[in-house]
Amino acid sequence: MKELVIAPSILSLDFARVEEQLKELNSSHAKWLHFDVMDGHFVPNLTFGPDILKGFKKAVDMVMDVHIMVSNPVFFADVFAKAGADIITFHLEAVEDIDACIRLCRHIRSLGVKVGVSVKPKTSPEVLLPYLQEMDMVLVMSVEPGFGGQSFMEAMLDKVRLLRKEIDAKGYATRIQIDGGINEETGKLAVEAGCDVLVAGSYVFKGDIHERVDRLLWQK
Ligand SMILES: O=C(CO)[C@@H](O)[C@H](O)COP(=O)(O)O
Repeated sequence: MKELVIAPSILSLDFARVEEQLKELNSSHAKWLHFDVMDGHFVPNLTFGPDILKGFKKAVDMVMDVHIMVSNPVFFADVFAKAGADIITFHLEAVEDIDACIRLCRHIRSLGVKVGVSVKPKTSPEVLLPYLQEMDMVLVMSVEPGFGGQSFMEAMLDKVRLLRKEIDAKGYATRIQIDGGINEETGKLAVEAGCDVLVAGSYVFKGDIHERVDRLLWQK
């Protein structure tokens, strides 16, 4: 398993205090910044465009982890790769089938960007198992995508265990990320199940950023 990474989700950032909060994030132990991109169609919410990513990239020295919750992932992947994303995660449910999923993984890698594939709570990741070497990350959603502040779905940890078993058995470098309802307690359960990237929105931003990131990082 790789070193644990904390990826604060900017969905919960206080946009009246952007500069201050970005400075705090940049000097915290969080190495990644998680961008929730929503199109108002794949999910019932609308968020950030590429210019926000470009601006934030100038303000922080962090990995730009872009999660596109969109119905047209090919279009958004190109736009966010051009804007400077380091990793782009799209939804399995947004592509036609597993062949289209693998084609998009290869396309994103061909742009020099790492790729992740995400599954919503009702989707099994089983179809991904034979293709994990095509992905740098699998994102297990532990809430229905769309909004921050929801409760963690503990049943999603079975998906994490399944993925961890396969990744370790094959010796792949694929990371497992979890997103939704992560706090000290749920983060610990997720790490024990095999996650190596924790996305956290409300938990990080509704307290002291440095302290909250450290609590997630060192709760093992
Ligand atoms: O992608 C999403 C929601 O769709 C998440 O990234 C949330 O932003 C996480 O927020 P919390 O559940 O941690 O508040």
